[in-house]
Amino acid sequence: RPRFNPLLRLAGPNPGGLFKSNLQPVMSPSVSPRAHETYVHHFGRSFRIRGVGPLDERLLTLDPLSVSHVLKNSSLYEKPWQSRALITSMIGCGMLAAEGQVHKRQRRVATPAFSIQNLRKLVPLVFKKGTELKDKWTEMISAEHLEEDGKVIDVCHWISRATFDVIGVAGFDYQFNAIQNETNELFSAYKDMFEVAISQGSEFSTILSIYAPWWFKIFPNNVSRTVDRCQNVIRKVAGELIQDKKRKIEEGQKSGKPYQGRDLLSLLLKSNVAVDLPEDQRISDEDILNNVNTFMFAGSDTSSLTLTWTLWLLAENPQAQDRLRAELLDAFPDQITDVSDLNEDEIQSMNETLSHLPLLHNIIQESVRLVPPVHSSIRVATEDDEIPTMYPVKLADGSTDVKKSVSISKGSFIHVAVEGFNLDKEFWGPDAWEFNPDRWDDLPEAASKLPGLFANTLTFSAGPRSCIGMRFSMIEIKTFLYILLTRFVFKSTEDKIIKSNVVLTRPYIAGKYRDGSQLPLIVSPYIASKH
Ligand code: HEM
Repeated sequence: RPRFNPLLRLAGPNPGGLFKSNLQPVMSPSVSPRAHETYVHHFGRSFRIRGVGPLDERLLTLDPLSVSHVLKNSSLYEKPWQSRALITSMIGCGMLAAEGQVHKRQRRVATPAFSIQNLRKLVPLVFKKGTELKDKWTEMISAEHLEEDGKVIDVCHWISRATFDVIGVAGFDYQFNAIQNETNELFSAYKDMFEVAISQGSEFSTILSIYAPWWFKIFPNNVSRTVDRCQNVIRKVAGELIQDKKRKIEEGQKSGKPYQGRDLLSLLLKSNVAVDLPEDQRISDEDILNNVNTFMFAGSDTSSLTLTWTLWLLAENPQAQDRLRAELLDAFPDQITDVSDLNEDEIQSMNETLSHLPLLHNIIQESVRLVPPVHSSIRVATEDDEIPTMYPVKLADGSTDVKKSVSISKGSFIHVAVEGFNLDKEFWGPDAWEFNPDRWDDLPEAASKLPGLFANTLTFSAGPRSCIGMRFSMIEIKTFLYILLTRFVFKSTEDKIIKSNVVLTRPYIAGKYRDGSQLPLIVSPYIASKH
């Protein structure tokens, strides 16, 4: 009943026509920082935007109290069924798409796998993959004798291959070998399917696949055929892996020699058969497979883009790059030869040191604040509610609401502006849009009170649906930065890099959007005597 939608009372930008929308300016990272700033200036921190179609009035809130309320009350504010249906149609109903009891059960079974103790055991695997990437780049540079000038490398492409490898071994003890070549059957299946997920097919077919998925069963198109083919491969290969692991765990239980698998899949399976877990809290093999797919989907591109954007920020800010390299070299003066020579204890101690390096941490905090891979998220109210506000709420008639809340009716969407929060000058200071890792040594009080799982940013979201893989990605990012920055120097090319939100915030070369996401940097070996 749109006439009674309380959001219509709120001030907000004019969409410019009955079938027009306000989504583009708030979702496109090339304009969204300015759009958020302008809207807050005119309409306050809680305002109405038009989504898809004239009946879809949404709340966009940049009020910390309201966002905290929405993200913490995850049963009152769920993910909309439309986005869950789209995710489920690709990777099944794992943790990213599930709601209610199903989600609670899955999250409970998966949580032990992401404990600090368990993640530490994955460190050597991450080191191995980082070293393999470093060797590959060294080989590529020396094959063309480009040690002096440096070689232009699309770091986005290569880091994506490496993070796929990491999640393969760390996620389910499987070697994609993607750094070496891209021919593995399972790797291709995941890659092709995720490419379909981010390919911008026609809006009409996306809407059809959400509202009438049966249509593509009767009239398959290229996308639905690719998804079917990939799902068959994944079900066969990953399904066999799951059965194999289950057998090993059962044999271990019988023989009294517990299976020592340290990958996330083994830990998930072990946690699922733990004696203290009630029978009705266990999850099915299908759910296990869906969550392996979910870790692949949620854990590879996000980490790879964070690493890619961090290298770009360091290339654009050579002083920060030099300072970080100096910190890393200082921390390990003896161990700079080759991490593949180290034993597991030495690698663990290195990881411990890495996790406490102040500038490394500041740079990562600054990078994920400035370019969050998940640009924004969405929730739907499952009940009528009053969302508490900290800031005055401006109404469409120009007045200010006297009550300190926004009324929302069941079924309305709330747009969670992840990047909007991270770049808000009122909280972070006038240089909020700039790269300044030193800000973290003296954070404005307003920023230090913002909600967020990591560093008062919404990059990993907040509340019960926040990112379960945050610590995993920190290990991966810090390890890779150590290995790559102590071996290479990164410089920008002449190309202008732009950000585009294609499911995640990805880099493109201005004017070459059709060539796909890429980020070329000039990479040359680091030679201590030259620097
Ligand atoms: C820099 C890297 C990463 C970023 C920025 C990131 C960000 C996020 C965000 C924003 C969400 C919430 C999504 C929403 O509300 O719609 C999320 C959820 C999730 N992430 Fe991550 N993520 C990262 C790495 C990882 C990794 C490495 C894994 C797994 C190995 C992972 C697994 C998940 C899962 C399973 C969820 C769903 C949690 C739930 O709903 O209970 N993520 N992530």
